[in-house]
Amino acid sequence: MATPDVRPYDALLLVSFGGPEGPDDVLPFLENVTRGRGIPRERLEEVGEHYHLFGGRSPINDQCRALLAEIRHDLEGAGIDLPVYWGNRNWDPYLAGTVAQMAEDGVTRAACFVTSAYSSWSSCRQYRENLYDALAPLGGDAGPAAAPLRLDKLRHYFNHPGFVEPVSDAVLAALQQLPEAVREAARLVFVTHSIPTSMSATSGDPGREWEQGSGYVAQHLDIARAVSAKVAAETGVDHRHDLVYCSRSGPPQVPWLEPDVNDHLEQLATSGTESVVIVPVGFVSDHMEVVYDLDTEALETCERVGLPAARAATAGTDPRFVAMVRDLLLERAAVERGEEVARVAEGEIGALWDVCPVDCCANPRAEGGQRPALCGRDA
Ligand SMILES: CC1=C(CCC(=O)O)c2cc3nc(cc4[nH]c(cc5[nH]c(cc1n2)c(C)c5CCC(=O)O)c(CCC(=O)O)c4C)C(CCC(=O)O)=C3C
Ligand SMILES: [Fe+2]
Repeated sequence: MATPDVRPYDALLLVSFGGPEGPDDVLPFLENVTRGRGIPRERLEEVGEHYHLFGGRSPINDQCRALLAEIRHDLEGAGIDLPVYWGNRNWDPYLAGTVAQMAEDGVTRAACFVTSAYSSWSSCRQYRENLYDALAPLGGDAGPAAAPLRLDKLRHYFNHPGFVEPVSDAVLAALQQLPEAVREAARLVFVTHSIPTSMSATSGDPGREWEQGSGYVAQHLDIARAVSAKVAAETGVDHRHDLVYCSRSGPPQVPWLEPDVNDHLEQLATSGTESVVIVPVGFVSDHMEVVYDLDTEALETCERVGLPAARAATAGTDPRFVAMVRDLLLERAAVERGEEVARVAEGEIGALWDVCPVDCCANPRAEGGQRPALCGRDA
């Protein structure tokens, strides 16, 4: 078999959120995340406690290290000799340091894989701003265009089979964990990170008519239906499903996406639902939101209201998810060489853009215009 062609890329960059690695890191990490956001002090202290319950260490960095190792292994197995770098928004290794190192190593063009699958300012455009901030200093006064390397963000993958299939299999496995007597009646409760409704309204391509007026919500609804259909095809049972939200933050007077997962679980118990599978479809691995907000808090809620529950695994380092990174890299490389490519996608929305449209995922709180960002038509 011929070696896959990765030209014009000479590196891959894993872009993630970052998290504290020990108790002393928790406060500075939270300050990094929330600088200038008007998050109430009490909320920060509360979230700090979640981290301290786990020894002050977020699971996210180790999950990135594991994913990095698997990506390298997978590329090597496919005969692709490509350096793989890692940089975060909020914690060491910071993107700025990593991108400077890449330039020093002679990288000229890198494909960026972000550990966030959906559109919104928090989950897409803010990462593009972070890439700009990391690259801009290397171009001096002339800005990022004069930098010795170029960064391209790989397309959204919430609907790529490499993500949808592991999630569907995880739901099937979680169903098996429920007592047999209540299994058939199980409701699939898909959960993602809540965001302010103002941010939801600007998510995705503003030129497109998104279900419920939100790219973020529409993309989650699409994959929730695709996963539910796969589960039904496998089990012969058409489980009902919902999309709900966790990890609400911000001041109480600012509206965020609802319902909250805990309120929803209580409501389900009250209205006679016999069991649930909690599906953290908004997260690619077991982040703090999953191990605290779902495994600790939401499962406690289920316990309290007597609702049998199982939590479906996240994609993590599932070989199909790891292979998806390679697939997205090769697909984009072919696009950049001007070749025709097949762009796989499940659900109804279809494969999304390579380069974000103008005003995509605008920050609703930006004063005096959007911050500069890479990887968009307006870049
Ligand atoms: C959409 C979205 C994702 C998914 C996309 C993606 O993955 O990027 C995500 C991921 C994550 N969020 C994380 C942690 C935090 N997020 C916070 C705050 C916020 N998140 C928001 C949104 C999102 N966040 C928003 C709108 C805020 C309010 C601040 C603001 O308006 O901009 C805060 C501050 C405390 C608080 O306010 O709760 C923390 C500590 C971690 C690390 C977890 C770990 O350690 O394992 C991860 C992966
Ligand atoms: Fe967050």
